[in-house]
Formats: sequence, structure tokens, C-alpha cells
Amino acid sequence: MSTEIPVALPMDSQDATVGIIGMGDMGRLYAKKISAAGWKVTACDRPDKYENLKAEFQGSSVTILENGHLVSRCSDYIIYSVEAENIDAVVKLYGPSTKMGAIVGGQTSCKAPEIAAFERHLPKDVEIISCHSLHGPKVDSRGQPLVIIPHRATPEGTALITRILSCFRSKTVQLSAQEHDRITADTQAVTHAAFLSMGTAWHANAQFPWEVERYNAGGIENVKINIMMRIYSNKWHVYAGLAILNPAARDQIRAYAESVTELFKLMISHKKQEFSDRIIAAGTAVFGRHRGSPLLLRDDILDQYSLSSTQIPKSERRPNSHLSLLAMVDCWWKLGIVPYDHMICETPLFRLWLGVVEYVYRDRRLLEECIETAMEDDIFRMDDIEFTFAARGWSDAVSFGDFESYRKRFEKVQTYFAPRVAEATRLGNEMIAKIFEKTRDETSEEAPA
Ligand SMILES: NC(=O)C1=CN([C@@H]2O[C@H](COP(=O)(O)OP(=O)(O)OC[C@H]3O[C@@H](n4cnc5c(N)ncnc54)[C@H](OP(=O)(O)O)[C@@H]3O)[C@@H](O)[C@H]2O)C=CC1
Ligand SMILES: O=C(O)C(=O)Cc1ccc(O)cc1
Repeated sequence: MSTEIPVALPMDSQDATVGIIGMGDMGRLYAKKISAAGWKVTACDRPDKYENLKAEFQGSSVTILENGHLVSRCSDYIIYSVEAENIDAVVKLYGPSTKMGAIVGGQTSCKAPEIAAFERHLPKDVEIISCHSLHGPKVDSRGQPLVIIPHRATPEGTALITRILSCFRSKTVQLSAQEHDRITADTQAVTHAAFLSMGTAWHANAQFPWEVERYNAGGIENVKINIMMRIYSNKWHVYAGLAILNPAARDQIRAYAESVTELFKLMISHKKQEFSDRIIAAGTAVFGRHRGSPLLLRDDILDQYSLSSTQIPKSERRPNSHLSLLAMVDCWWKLGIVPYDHMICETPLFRLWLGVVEYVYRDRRLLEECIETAMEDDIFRMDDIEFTFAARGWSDAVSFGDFESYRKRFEKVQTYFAPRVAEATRLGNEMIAKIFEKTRDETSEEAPA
């Protein structure tokens, strides 16, 4: 830690000014929450958005400035909340204007390129303390993990940033940038790969899953459809950035595609014993230590959140092979990942996904039903073959590191599902709020973000 850093910030009052560069979905959430907690906030987006943004925030306690130079010059803590792909260029542009002795951080989802940009372009007298809220902009931040990364920091600086960000009432966890990237690759990247692939496969089969009888099978199917819709309602660059820029994520997405392919080959060659042994061995490795703990999800809650107009009674529901889910456990097993070890960096989607997977693996009857369906039921074959193509396609898109082709793949499916996005977002929010109400800090009086 360099001794050059002047500790000139106000530590015991709310006098520090927080600057936000990038007023997209997350930047706005940060600006609103931090200013509501009593801190002075200045913010900007690209210069061409200045007039509109200024009009929008007129009369609020957020001061909109024309560009990142002006924000950087007057702010004690500057948060870059821009696309991960752009972080180097934006820090290069505004970093030299950083106020002397200020603290700088970023909110991008992958920390290696962000920290590299800070080290490359920021003056040496500046502290670097980054953060990452592990939830999307429409989720109640209370009780969700918030990672703080004191990279080039004094204890006083870290204490100040922790105090500023305490307005989110999140579960704060301090990690290094490397630890952050490794854990979020495990929690986020593979989860997204599974749901991106589901959307691609449904689109390839020209299906809206809620209109297809075999997907009106209650709890698990509802969660799968709702999460898939949620991911495709977000911006493509969020998922592209955290997958393409994080080398650990790339490897894991490839391992997931391999598991999907290998299991699918066993299915179509009817190698039931080999398939079943592999599923059981993976399940034991991943869930063995957690057999006694309470389940993360309850089916009766999930049944309420369906996009379908008809509900099929439980006794008449058709079992599913759940290839997406079997492959997830297979890939965790192969990579030696025990997902429960990563709950410090859980996102709502990861928790839901783990909840669904666990729900199947801890019910021997359900798991055997999946194995039986995977082997014998041809109805799911057309879905599973498209899912296999899709998983490999996403893995290729990520390993080629090509943002533009990632964007095209994503937006094609996003456009297809767009007509039902508003409704799915509302349902998904209700579902997440209901599921998380038990885990949230019960004493909090704040309204959801
Ligand atoms: N959305 C999510 O669920 C989460 C996102 N994140 C991370 O947070 C960051 C922001 O994400 P999000 O808010 O969703 O994305 P948005 O696209 O909504 O916001 C990014 C904003 O930064 C602007 N921007 C780009 N370059 C500049 C610049 N030179 N000066 C000022 N503003 C600029 C963009 O403008 P333009 O659109 O014109 O490029 C855009 O308005 C990303 O790195 C993302 O990975 C983290 C947690 C959750
Ligand atoms: O919960 C998820 O995985 C999301 O999709 C929202 C999200 C996206 C990017 C992040 O860096 C953190 C959360």
C-alpha cells in the first residue's frame, strides 16, 4: 500500500460527494439510493444524454453534470457504472481528471479488466475500492450480497465506502478481485449459459413454452421459464461482459456444454445404466453433504407464478428429462464445484436455479423420473437436441470472445420473446420477492428499490 495517498476525506459526516459515471439501470439505482441516504451525488452519462438526464433529475437531489471529467473533479468517491467492454476506454478518458486523494471504484461484473484499467489510467494518489451488487436493478437490494473490493486502499477509505454503501442494506462481503471473479464465474456464468440455451432452444423450435402442454407442469417449469425471460429482458452486454471477460467463466461454460453433449449422446444411444450411474455419482458429489439441510425452494410457492392461462393438475403433469439441470450437476461434479460453498456471491437467479436443481436431486422419485424420461420419452428429444446445439453455440460465442456475435445471438431470441416480457418481469419480481422475503433482514423498514 503506497504511503502517497492523502487521507483527506470526511470520515465522520455525510459530506463526501459520490460521483457516478454511467447512468444506466445500475447507475440510476446507485444514484437514487445513495442520495436518498443523505450523500451528495453527482452523475453523468454520455455527453449527448446530458440535457435529457438533467431534465429527468430536475428537482431531485442528484446533480447531473455534462461529462465524467466534471464528475471526477468534484467527487470523493467515483463509481464507474458502464459496460464492462468499455471500462478501459472510459477510465482512460476520465481517470486523469480524478480529484486528488479521491477513491475510485467500479460496478462492472468482472473485476480483472476493471482493476487493470484503474491501475493503468488513474493517478497514483487515488485509492481503488470497487464494488459489485449481486442483483439486477429491479431487485430489492436488502439482504442480497454486495462485494466490496479494497484493492489499493486505506482502512479509513474502506470504512467510508462501506458506510456509503450500507444504504443498500445488503450483505457486505470483502473479497479480492481475483476471488470475486473466480466465485462469480461459478455462480453467474454457468447459470446464465443454461438459461440462454433454454431460450435459444425454445426459439429454435418456434415454441412459447407456456403455450406447450408439456411445460405447463407447475413449479420447476415456471421457474425455468421465468428466469429465462428475466435474462432475455436484461441488456445483452451484462451477460456478454461477465462471460467473455472472465477466463474462468469461459472454461466453465465450455465444461457445461460438454456435459450437455455427453449426456445427450448417452440418452440417444439408450445407455441407461451408464447414464444413471453418472447422474447418481454427480448428485452424491454435489448434494451429499447437504442431504439434511432445508430445501431452498418450495413447489407450492412456485406453482403460483405461471405465464400459462391453463394449470394442469399435479397428477396429470408430464415428467421432463431436465437435461439442462442434469448437465449442471454433471458439470459442477466434473469441475469439483460445490455450489453451496459460493453462497457469499449468490445472485437471485443462482439461488433459484440451485433451488430447482436441489429440489430434483433430493427427491429420488423425481430424479428417477428424469432418468426414465431422458431414456424413453421421444417427445423431449426435439427440445433436448436443440438445447444441446444451443449450449454449444453459446460456449463458442463466449470462447471466440466476439461481443458482436454474442449480441446478435442474444437479440434474436430477445425479440422473439419480447411480447411477453413485461408480464414475465412482473411475475418474476413477485416470485423473487416471495421467495426472498424469508431470507431478507426482517427488521428493515425501507421500501423495496
Ligand atoms: N444490469 C444488471 O443486472 C447488473 C449490471 N451490472 C454491471 O453494471 C454495469 C452497468 O450495467 P447497467 O446499468 O445494467 O448497463 P446500462 O447499459 O444500463 O448502463 C451503462 C451506461 O453507461 C453509459 N456509458 C457508456 N460510456 C459512457 C461514458 N463514456 N460516459 C458516461 N456514460 C457512459 C452507457 O451509455 P450507452 O448505452 O450510450 O453506451 C449506459 O447508459 C455493467 O458493467 C454491468 O455488468 C452489475 C450488476 C447487475
Ligand atoms: O441474478 C443474475 O444473475 C442476473 O442476471 C442479474 C445480474 C446480472 C449481472 C450481475 O453482475 C449481477 C446480477
